[in-house]
Amino acid sequence: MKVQRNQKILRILRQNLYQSLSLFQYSRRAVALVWDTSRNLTIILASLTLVAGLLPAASAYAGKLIIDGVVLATQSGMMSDLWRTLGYLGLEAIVVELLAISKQGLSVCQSLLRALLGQKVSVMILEKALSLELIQFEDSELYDKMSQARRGASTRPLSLVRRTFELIQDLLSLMTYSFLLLQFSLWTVVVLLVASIPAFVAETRFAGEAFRLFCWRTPESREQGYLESLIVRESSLKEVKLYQLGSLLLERHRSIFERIYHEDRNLTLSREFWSYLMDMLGSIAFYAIYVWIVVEAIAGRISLGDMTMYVMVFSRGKSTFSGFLSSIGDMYEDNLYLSNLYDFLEQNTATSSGQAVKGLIPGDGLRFESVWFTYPGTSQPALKNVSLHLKPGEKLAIVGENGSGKTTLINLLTRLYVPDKGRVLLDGLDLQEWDREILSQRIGVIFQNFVQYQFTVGENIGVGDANHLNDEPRWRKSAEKGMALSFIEKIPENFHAQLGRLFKRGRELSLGQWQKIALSRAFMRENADILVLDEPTASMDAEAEFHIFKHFHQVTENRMAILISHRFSTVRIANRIAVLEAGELVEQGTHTQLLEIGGRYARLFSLQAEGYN
Ligand SMILES: Nc1ncnc2c1ncn2[C@@H]1O[C@H](COP(=O)(O)OP(=O)(O)OP(=O)(O)O)[C@@H](O)[C@H]1O
Repeated sequence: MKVQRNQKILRILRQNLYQSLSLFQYSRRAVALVWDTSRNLTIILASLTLVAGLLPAASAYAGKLIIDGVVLATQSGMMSDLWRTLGYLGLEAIVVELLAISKQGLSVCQSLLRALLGQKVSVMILEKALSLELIQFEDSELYDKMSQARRGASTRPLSLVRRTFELIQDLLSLMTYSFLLLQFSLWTVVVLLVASIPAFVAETRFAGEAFRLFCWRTPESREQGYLESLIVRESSLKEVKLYQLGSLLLERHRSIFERIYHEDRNLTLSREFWSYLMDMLGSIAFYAIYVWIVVEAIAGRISLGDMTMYVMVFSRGKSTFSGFLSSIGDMYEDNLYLSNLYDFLEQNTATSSGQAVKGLIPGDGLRFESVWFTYPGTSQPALKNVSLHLKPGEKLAIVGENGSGKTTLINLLTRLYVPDKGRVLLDGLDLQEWDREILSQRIGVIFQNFVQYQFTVGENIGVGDANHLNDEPRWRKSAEKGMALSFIEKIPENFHAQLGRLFKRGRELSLGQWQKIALSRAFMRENADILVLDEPTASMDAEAEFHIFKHFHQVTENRMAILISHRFSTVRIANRIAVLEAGELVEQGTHTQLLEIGGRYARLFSLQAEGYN
């Protein structure tokens, strides 16, 4: 019965210890990461750590030599003993100075590595984010992992470096202390190790708990971050003030904090309680050995110098040991952070890009073949069995109520998403098989929610083709086609004016002016033979819109154009109009044909016409 119980206790202890140790599996990667960041700094850091770890024991030993020397010199009264003792003193002074230098050096190396490592990890995360498919961002778990990785990017790797080396330093000191203590008794070392195990297990467990809390809370932290941005960002502040939402948002922010704080407080209290208990256990063991040393010295079995050294080694050992434990706890958290970081970095990039640079049937244009698509996490398909054919040079307009699937069609055409069923073909070849770069060069697009970059005017147009980001003549040509040139020329620094308020001397544009910039952006890709315009003129004044559509065929030349608009005056310039309803293509034809059918389009058209009367 007793044997069984002992075996059970041993098993639990083993499991706990194994669990704690297994969580250090990322330490190797951490060291590799530091090594990759800067080999020289890592070598210097490792050498200084070695020196700083070994010197404390050396200084304790020098202390012993000094005391024994003093005792001997007072007894013998010889000058040679006095000089030898003074020599030991000089030795100790050198050791202490070396220790100070190595600590200073360590701090310099850590600061430099910290900066380099923070930057490296941030770039790794951002590069990975760029390689992910848009659809992967709809997975909230992945999004949370990325947020956690980003949140810790500037602090975690930094503390990881510091703590890893502190740990090694403490370990070295403890080993050298143990070596000195071994001369007294093996038992002192055994007690030191055994007394440390419960504290080690408790420390790693609580650190694990803290990290799990940190992971669970990512959605809450994200919500808090969002609420903060609503209050401080200029774009939302206006509405927040007018609707007097400030106190409501602040209250939400506060209630999230209170929930988090409650959990934190409980964890902190139990963590501190247990670590105090474990620390006390260590203290009892330490003091038992302390008593033993004193008794041995009084009995004359060890010298006064030995006693001083052992006592000093013990007291330093005790504080080093506490430092060692807290480093383990913190390092454990850093390692867990790293495990999360690598989880994110090793995420599969969903679809592989094809290699094709031309289609199977050049000049076939664009085809949707029985395309179905449902957004992840939703049950209703956004597109149902859509088939369309757009020949080179043709202009297609897509109309339909809000939520009927127009933008989704564009998302599939631009390969931001992949159809669940059916295919989208360009020149007879599935978009998946096209080389991504070649495909994107063939499509110029203005999204409904285009980005207002806080760059210069020219760059805001230039981003339409990153290969010509700073190509001023091309900015000008594109701006002319997008109807932006006339207002840009009225701005004092015209194409070089900074936009947005984030930077000094940045100017703000009106929504219609921004839209003209976005439209010009779509014209940057001179080789693009597909032009996608999602609500391109929604915010433009009547004159600008009139001019754009008057010259529409001219500026789109022999390109295919897909135009999404709720304005029927705009839509009628297209060769063909497709009507979407709840994800289905219900009608197709020219403006006149669709009016003659007297179906959905005709009804919407007459409704809008009535509205203008
Ligand atoms: N990222 C998304 N995740 C889940 N569902 C989405 C997403 N984007 C759109 N939807 C849903 O898909 C359907 C089609 O949306 P889509 O944006 O294509 O409509 P739309 O015709 O462009 O509308 P609007 O005229 O308002 O721009 C809608 O029911 C919408 O709620």
